[in-house]
Amino acid sequence: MSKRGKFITFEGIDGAGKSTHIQFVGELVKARGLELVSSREPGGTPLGEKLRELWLHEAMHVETETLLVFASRREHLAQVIEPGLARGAWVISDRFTDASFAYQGGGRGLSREKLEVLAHWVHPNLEPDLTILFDLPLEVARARLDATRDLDRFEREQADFFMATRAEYLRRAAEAPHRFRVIDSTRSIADIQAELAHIIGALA
Ligand SMILES: Nc1ncnc2c1ncn2[C@@H]1O[C@H](COP(=O)(O)OP(=O)(O)OP(=O)(O)O)[C@@H](O)[C@H]1O
Ligand SMILES: Cc1cn([C@H]2C[C@H](O)[C@@H](COP(=O)(O)O)O2)c(=O)[nH]c1=O
Repeated sequence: MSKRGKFITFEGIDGAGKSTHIQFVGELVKARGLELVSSREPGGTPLGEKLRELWLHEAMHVETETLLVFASRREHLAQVIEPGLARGAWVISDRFTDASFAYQGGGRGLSREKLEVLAHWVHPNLEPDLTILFDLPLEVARARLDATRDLDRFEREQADFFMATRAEYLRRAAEAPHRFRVIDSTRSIADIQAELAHIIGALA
């Protein structure tokens, strides 16, 4: 029987640099001769990708938003994450449950208790082995996003939403230092990649 794989999640406010670095980390994993599964939330399955379209573009109540992302997550766990880990793959997900605590909890003000209930329901025995939090001031993230693309309904949120989202991410990182690594994302891509190589190299 193969050794269970590792579950690595990427987090941060919009424009923090997750997508820029996910492929680099994937290459590091493959260079170790391991199977790589690279995925994202919301999404990662055919159903999840349909939910993602609604999620990014339809206005909805915060609890509807939260339940939809946990529904997408349940499917993602069943179809992608759990089978991948069981066969020994390293699974990298662009966002997971920390995003719900940061965005729906910190940003939108949904109670932590409700989020805990959903997290315990949907993945009672699973937390990431490693969570890489790309952290940077809102103004820097915003300037990077504005330079690149049309914004979705989250990316169009106001400054106070993102300040609260970032603060909740940092609070969670401080609460779980055993799995979080906080990356100062204001640095150059090369500097960040050097740090990521060190972090992934240390993951046994
Ligand atoms: N360290 C960096 N220095 C300068 N620019 C960067 C850096 N990292 C990323 N960028 C640029 O910032 C923009 C946003 O980066 P990226 O798409 O990786 O962010 P993201 O966290 O995936 O955002 P989202 O969550 O909204 O998808 C891109 O144009 C990217 O090239
Ligand atoms: C998983 C998850 C995501 N979100 C938000 C965060 C982003 O604004 C979008 C996803 O788009 P990305 O640019 O591809 O990261 O959804 C959220 O609010 N809550 C969540 O649980």
